[in-house]
Amino acid sequence: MYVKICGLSEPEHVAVAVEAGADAIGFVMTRSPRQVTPERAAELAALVPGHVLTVGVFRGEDPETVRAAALVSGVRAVQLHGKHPHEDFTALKDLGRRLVRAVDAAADLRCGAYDEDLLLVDAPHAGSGRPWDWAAVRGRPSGHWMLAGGLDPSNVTEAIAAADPWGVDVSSGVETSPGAKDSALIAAFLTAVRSER
Ligand SMILES: O=C(O)c1ccccc1N[C@@H]1O[C@H](COP(=O)(O)O)[C@@H](O)[C@H]1O
Repeated sequence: MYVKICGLSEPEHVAVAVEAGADAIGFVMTRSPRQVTPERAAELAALVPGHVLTVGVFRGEDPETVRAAALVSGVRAVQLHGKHPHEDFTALKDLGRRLVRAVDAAADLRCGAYDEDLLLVDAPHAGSGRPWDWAAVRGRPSGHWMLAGGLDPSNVTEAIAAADPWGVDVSSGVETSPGAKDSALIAAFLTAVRSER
């Protein structure tokens, strides 16, 4: 099970996520309680070993804004939320970063339909921490797809059983309040997922 821990803004939480075995770490570079500048994301990304994917998270920005932030921060993947047309993904193909298409369950759930490398199926309001009907997408997405939206250490095994994803992604569920990550919750989330295997 692939695990992404998202919305990190402090070095200590990056270190905990890496130590606990995260496969990917996300830095939110769009309006959010978790927002970091591309420069701050670069400082944090520099702490991440090469086997862990660094992901820049965006919502609704145009491809040139995403490109500029990706180049400054040095993230190795970009995750686009919002109603991006196929052309936005095509425009970012030459960036040399992995592309993550983040959608809700009403979207086209074929991974690769927009030339993306990974699909993320999330709640309608990304980053809200609200659980949704994960079972409703079971068997619908194809390819490499991550489940997100309201996951936390206490419900992630239930969510995996319900939706059968290739990976999981969490932000609010490893926080004590919006934007305040908690080391023990990050470690507990990874322990819960790894014990599920
Ligand atoms: O985390 C945010 O604030 C955010 C803002 C804008 C777009 C995406 C955002 N986060 C993504 O939401 C899910 C996690 O949601 P949850 O908080 O665990 O319910 C994850 O994909 C984040 O990358």
